[in-house]
Amino acid sequence: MSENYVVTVENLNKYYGKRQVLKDVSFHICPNEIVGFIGPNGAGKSTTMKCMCNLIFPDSGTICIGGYDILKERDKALSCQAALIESPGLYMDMTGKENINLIAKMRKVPKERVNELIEFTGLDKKINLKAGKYSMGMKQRLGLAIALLSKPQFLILDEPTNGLDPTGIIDLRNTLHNLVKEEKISILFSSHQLGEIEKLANRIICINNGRIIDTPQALDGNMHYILQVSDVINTKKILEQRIANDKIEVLGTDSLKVMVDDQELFSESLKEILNQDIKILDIYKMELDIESIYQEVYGDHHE
Ligand SMILES: Nc1ncnc2c1ncn2[C@@H]1O[C@H](COP(=O)(O)OP(=O)(O)OP(=O)(O)O)[C@@H](O)[C@H]1O
Repeated sequence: MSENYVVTVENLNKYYGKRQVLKDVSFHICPNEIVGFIGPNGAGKSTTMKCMCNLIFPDSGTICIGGYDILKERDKALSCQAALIESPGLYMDMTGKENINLIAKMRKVPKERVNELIEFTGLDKKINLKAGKYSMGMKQRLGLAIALLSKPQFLILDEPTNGLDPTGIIDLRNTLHNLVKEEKISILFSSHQLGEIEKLANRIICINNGRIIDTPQALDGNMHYILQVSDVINTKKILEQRIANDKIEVLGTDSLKVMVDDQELFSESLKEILNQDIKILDIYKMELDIESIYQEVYGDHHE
C-alpha cells in the first residue's frame, strides 16, 4: 500500500448466494480528498461501504484504512474512520447533548472535543432539545458530531443528502468542506444527486454492476473553479464584469463556482477581487462535469 493513501481497497469480491455483487473492486483515497461514489441503483455502492465499515465481510480482497488492514487489525483500522450509513442511531427520548455525551463517555472523549463539535455542526442552540424533536437535518448533524468524536482521518457517508431540504443540503456541504479544511479529513460519500456530487467532490469513483469503471476525471472545456471568499455578493459582481453570469453560481454563504473558458479573464477578475480588499480564503480547480461524465460512463443506463 502506498503510504500516501488514507484508504486502499483492493480486489474486493462479494457474493450474495450465487450472485456476485462486487467484482474485483479496487480504488484508493488520498488525504484531504472528497470523493463522490456514484452508480445506478443496485450497482454496489452500499455493499462496498458496508465492507469498508466491517458491517459485512467480503469473500476476498483487502481494505486498509489509515494503513491498517481492516480484517487483520480491525480495531486500529476502524479507529481511523467514522461512518454514517443509513440514519444515525440516536436515542429519541434523550436530548442531543445527552446523546453525544453518552458516546463521548464510552469513548473517553474530552469535554472540549464534544463542545467543539456541537459548535462546529451548528447544534449549539438546539442541543438541549430531545433528539425526537429534531428535524432530519439536525439528526444528521448530531449523527455527524458523534461520528467525529474520535477525530477520524476518514469519513464514509452513504447518501448523506437523502431527505434533506435545500437549506439542509447547503449546510451539510459547508460543514463537509470546512471539515476537510479544519480537521484534514478525507471523505467518501455516495449520492444520486449529480449536482450535489459536482459541488462537493474533488473526484468521483463510478461503479456499475459491481465493477469499478474507469472514469474520465477531466472533460475538455468543462473546467471550473470553486472560490471561497469573505464577500460572495461583491465577488460575484466583479466576476460578472468579465464572465457571463450563467457561468457563475453561488454555492453557499462563502463560496461560488465559476466556469472558466478564458484563464486570462479569470486571472484579471481575481486581481480585481483582491484589489477590492475581498479575502480569497480558498480556491481550487475542479475538472468535473458530473452530468457529462455520468452520461459518458453509463450512457443510457439510467437509474
Ligand atoms: N442483504 C442482501 N442480500 C442479497 N442481496 C443483496 C443484499 N444487499 C444488497 N444486495 C444486492 O446487491 C446488489 C448491490 O446492492 P447495493 O445496495 O450495494 O447497491 P447500491 O449501489 O448501494 O444501490 P442504491 O443506489 O439503490 O442504494 C443489489 O443487486 C442488491 O439487490
